[in-house]
Amino acid sequence: MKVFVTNVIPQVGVNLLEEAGLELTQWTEKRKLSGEELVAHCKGYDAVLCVSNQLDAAFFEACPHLKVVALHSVGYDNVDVQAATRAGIPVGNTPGVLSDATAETAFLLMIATARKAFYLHKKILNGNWGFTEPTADLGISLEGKTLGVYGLGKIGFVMARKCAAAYNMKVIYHNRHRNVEAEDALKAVKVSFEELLEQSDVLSVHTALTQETKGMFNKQAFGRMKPSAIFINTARGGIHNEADLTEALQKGIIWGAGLDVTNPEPMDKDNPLLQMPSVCILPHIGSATVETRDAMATLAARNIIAGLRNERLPYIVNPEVYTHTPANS
Ligand SMILES: NC(=O)c1ccc[n+]([C@@H]2O[C@H](COP(=O)([O-])OP(=O)(O)OC[C@H]3O[C@@H](n4cnc5c(N)ncnc54)[C@H](O)[C@@H]3O)[C@@H](O)[C@H]2O)c1
Ligand SMILES: O=C(O)[C@H](O)CO
Repeated sequence: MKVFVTNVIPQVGVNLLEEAGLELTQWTEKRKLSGEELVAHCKGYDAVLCVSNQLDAAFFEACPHLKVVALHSVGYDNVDVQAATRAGIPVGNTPGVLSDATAETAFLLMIATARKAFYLHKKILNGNWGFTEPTADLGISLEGKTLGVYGLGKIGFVMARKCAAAYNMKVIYHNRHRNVEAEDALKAVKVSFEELLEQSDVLSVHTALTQETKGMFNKQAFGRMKPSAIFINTARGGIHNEADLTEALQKGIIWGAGLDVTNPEPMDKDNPLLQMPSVCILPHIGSATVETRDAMATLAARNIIAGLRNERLPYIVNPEVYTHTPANS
């Protein structure tokens, strides 16, 4: 059986696939395959392991022969899940193993933003150490402040735990469902979306990007936040409106922002957000630690191996595929 891998993945994943007797081709060029190229490459393969390729209905219609698609990510907003199910293809992802690393990224963006760290680093690089006076380059203290989590799932929980432990922060959250574990362990309080906006000193986004969450953080939402608030997004850039965020920061409607995700990615190097003192931006590296990427490659390989053995994927995005009768069958 043959597996096409759209990027270079950690060796541990390669080893697992090869030990299972699978023949592997990795795409090693430092550019993303176009949709058409991906379809062309998948011909003659039984499975594909993808990083962040757009897998739309056209892809699944063109590749009904695939026995499994494994994502090297937990997020699957890049996948037309219904089209995969219609084609009878199970899709797997990598939940849980990246929660610590991604929450760590949100935490680092929160502190870096609160203390204007990226901007000050840039100033030093530009030969502008500055004159140290008591009113220069002031940040915001985090001790005892209120963290608002939008989407208190696996990553949101770890972020809340870190903030409560490190800074004694009060945790409020807005979620589709109550998170009883967070309420018990962290005394987290579930609030409405409006209350989350109005009460958070730091508002950290941890939902999936869906039709419901797309553009949730827009002019109206930023307008309800505190002028001293910090907005953190390590989930997906599509959840905030970038023009509205830029305007909110320029007009002092909110104080700062830390982003690991932007819209589009990559962000244009001339984007005004990159020049703002209380903005810190990273190039979507939320899960990028050696340990985490190894664990993600392991889960993705396990999904591929299970799929090619006609077993249920251990980490499945579309479990309904097992009860659905594909068209033309
Ligand atoms: N920056 C990165 O590199 C990186 C890494 C990992 C994950 N992510 C993103 O983080 C997201 C969250 O990952 P997770 O593992 O914590 O997922 P999760 O499913 O455990 O948590 C998401 C939470 O959001 C809630 N939610 C969903 N829709 C909602 C809505 N409309 N309103 C309120 N709450 C809603 C869910 O109920 C759930 O509790 C992923 O979908 C992915 O997009 C980014
Ligand atoms: O969803 C994820 O796992 C990360 O954003 C990587 O794409």
